[in-house]
Amino acid sequence: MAQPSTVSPATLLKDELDIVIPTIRNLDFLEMWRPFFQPYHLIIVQDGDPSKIIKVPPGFDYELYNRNDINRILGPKSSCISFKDSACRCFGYMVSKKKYIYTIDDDCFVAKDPTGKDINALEQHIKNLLSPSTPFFFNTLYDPYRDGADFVRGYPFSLREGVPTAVSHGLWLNIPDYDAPTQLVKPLERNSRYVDAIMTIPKGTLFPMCGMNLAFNRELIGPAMYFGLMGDGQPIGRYDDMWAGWCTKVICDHLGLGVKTGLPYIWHSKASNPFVNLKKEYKGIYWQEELIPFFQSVTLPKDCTTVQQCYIEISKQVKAKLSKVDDYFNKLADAMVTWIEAWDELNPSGAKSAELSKVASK
Ligand SMILES: O=c1ccn([C@@H]2O[C@H](COP(=O)(O)OP(=O)(O)O[C@H]3O[C@@H](CO)[C@H](O)[C@H]3O)[C@@H](O)[C@H]2O)c(=O)[nH]1
Ligand SMILES: [Mn+2]
Repeated sequence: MAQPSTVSPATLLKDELDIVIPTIRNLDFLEMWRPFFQPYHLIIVQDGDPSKIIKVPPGFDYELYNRNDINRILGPKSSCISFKDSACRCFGYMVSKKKYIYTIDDDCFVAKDPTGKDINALEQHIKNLLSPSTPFFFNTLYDPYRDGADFVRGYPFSLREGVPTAVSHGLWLNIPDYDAPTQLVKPLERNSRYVDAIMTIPKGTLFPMCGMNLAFNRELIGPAMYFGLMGDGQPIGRYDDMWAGWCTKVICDHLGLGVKTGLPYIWHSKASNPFVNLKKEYKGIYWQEELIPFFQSVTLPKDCTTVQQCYIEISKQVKAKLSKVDDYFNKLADAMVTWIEAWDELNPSGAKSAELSKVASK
């Protein structure tokens, strides 16, 4: 029988989780999250003009980094952190020292469940991350570790232990995460469909990971959560989370880690401008037709036993196979290497354990 998820209040992980928020706005949205977020530490990554003052409501414990800080901390390696795109958020993952990250956009508010109760999104993410995933065999009753659910008849007993969950991908009520063409043809579409489900994305299946409402185990998968080169000075924007999701999923599959999607919902309030988005996404919409088959074909050698090793291997394959799509992918492959170097510099203990596991696997 699956163990019911007995995770008690979200504040359990208070000292083990940082909330990362990329922003170009004021952070008034935090007021609504106060009952849930106030016990936690926030890492705010201020994008755009560093001289702009970002107002954080009183009472929150936070550190804030603007572009000058990023340049000062990373020096020449700061070139791997994007500017003028929500991709800048991954700098927050790198400077965090915690085991878990929750990242949320500043136009996302507390959603209500069908009974009208406020949804504590963070608590649900924590439950997702602390219970196993089932990537090797699909459970038709969705997440078997939830209260009131279990493995269905015919589910192999040998697989019922599951694997550690690395990523919890939450969804959105109100404004869905659509690309610009879909936004343009359905400007009034709003998501009001609350689906009370969490499922593991099967091994070998890629998915479009959205960074709006996302949690992950930084110790298990942190170095793969690079949001790429996007925005200012780049031929593409708004594919930051997609890129991270494809790399992450391939690595999770290789390392035997799980990715869950479904609950929790947040309320996404603002539709970004679809015409502006179209300009940013234009190349990505073409390129994704080649990028997805590329990621579907990536194989990682057995001796890649750490996230860093897997990530460097993917960067080599990006260079070898995607540079024919556009020279941008040469630059991106180099930035992937820089990201890992910067990650290891700021997280020397993680780099050390990666080294040790390399030695152990020889
Ligand atoms: O140049 C920028 C633009 C925005 N941000 C911050 O990033 C998040 C998301 O921005 P926004 O709400 O304007 O955009 P959406 O289209 O709704 O977001 C979706 O697109 C993503 C991919 O890029 C994103 O994560 C998706 O969820 C806000 O917090 C902005 O303040 C920024 O830092 N720099
Ligand atoms: Mn938004």
